Amino acid sequence: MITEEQCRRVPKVLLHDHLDGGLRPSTVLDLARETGYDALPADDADTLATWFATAANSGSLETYLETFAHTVGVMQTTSALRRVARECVEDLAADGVVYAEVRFAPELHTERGLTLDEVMDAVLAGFAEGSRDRPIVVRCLVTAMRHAARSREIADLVVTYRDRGVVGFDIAGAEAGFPPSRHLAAFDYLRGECAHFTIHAGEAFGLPSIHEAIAFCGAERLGHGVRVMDDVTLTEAGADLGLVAAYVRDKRIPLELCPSSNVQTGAVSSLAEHPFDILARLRFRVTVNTDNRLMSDTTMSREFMLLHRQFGYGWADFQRFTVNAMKSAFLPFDERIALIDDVIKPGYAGLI
Ligand SMILES: O=c1[nH]cnc2c1ncn2[C@@H]1O[C@H](CO)[C@@H](O)[C@H]1O
Ligand SMILES: [Zn+2]
Repeated sequence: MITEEQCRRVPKVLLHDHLDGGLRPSTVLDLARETGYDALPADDADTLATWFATAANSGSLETYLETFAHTVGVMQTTSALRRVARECVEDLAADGVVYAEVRFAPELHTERGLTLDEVMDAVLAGFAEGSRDRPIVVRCLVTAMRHAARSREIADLVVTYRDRGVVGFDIAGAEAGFPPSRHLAAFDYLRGECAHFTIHAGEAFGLPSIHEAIAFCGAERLGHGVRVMDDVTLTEAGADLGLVAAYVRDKRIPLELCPSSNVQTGAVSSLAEHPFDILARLRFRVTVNTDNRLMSDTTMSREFMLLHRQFGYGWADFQRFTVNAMKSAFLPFDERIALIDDVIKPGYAGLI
């Protein structure tokens, strides 16, 4: 029997976590007060936490995303951005996360006149502050919103800030109607610059989105990618993989699976129905992620615990998922290996 406290103590790697989806409820309240944001749906931390979790639990990605109006709404000043970024690292470190890539969309934080550079500098300063003297390495992914038309400009930030903690690019937001190929200019540019990117695909829309993301755009990882299952037929003998699913597995394309979020947005109907275990058994490169800790009322340890209860995973499985994630990180190879050998493996050694 594994406990959540034990899950907290083992080293974990987080590749898919949104900065604006992980605020502490009390911080949302403080920042609303400080910045004069007056549209919050609650005025105490517990009610607000419940509101986020309930409203996000909608069965639709579009409705789920509406809740971000309130977090983005209070993240419009440099001090707010810096505080949210610092607290994000503090919370991840306290949860036993040893490496995290945290993403956010700079274009959403310019409503009150901040420039994209001011937004970047504030968030990166917050990450640096939070990481100081804590056993965690944090890097940043810059996200462009898929319904907007600024991805090429946002991609510039990835290159400009690559030596200051930014390791990659992503597109997020409503998926249906906004295929990855709309942002081809950004992806072409980034490939030319030898920069890394992941794409949210195969969450609210199926295989065509995954196909475009990897075959046309060149995504190195898939944000969720859970609907790759649409291309897997289970048989008596095992499974038949279609072209796309086979390509994802053959190329070892990491799936940034987010179990709780996937249930909330209706990407899967329940945790029991989540294909995590099937994909893991078929040896896809599965990783465990939080997506939005506030909206899903979750942490990495809680996601581990949920998977343990649902699928019976033990420490050897969790080490494998963690090493999968570390291998898939956009950090330089030597730093990935060092974290695997010096931090992750020793952290599980006594347990397996
Ligand atoms: O699971 C998701 N799928 C698609 N978009 C998302 C998801 N979670 C968050 N965002 C979107 O990404 C933006 C930048 O962090 C958030 O503001 C939200 O609109
Ligand atoms: Zn996401």
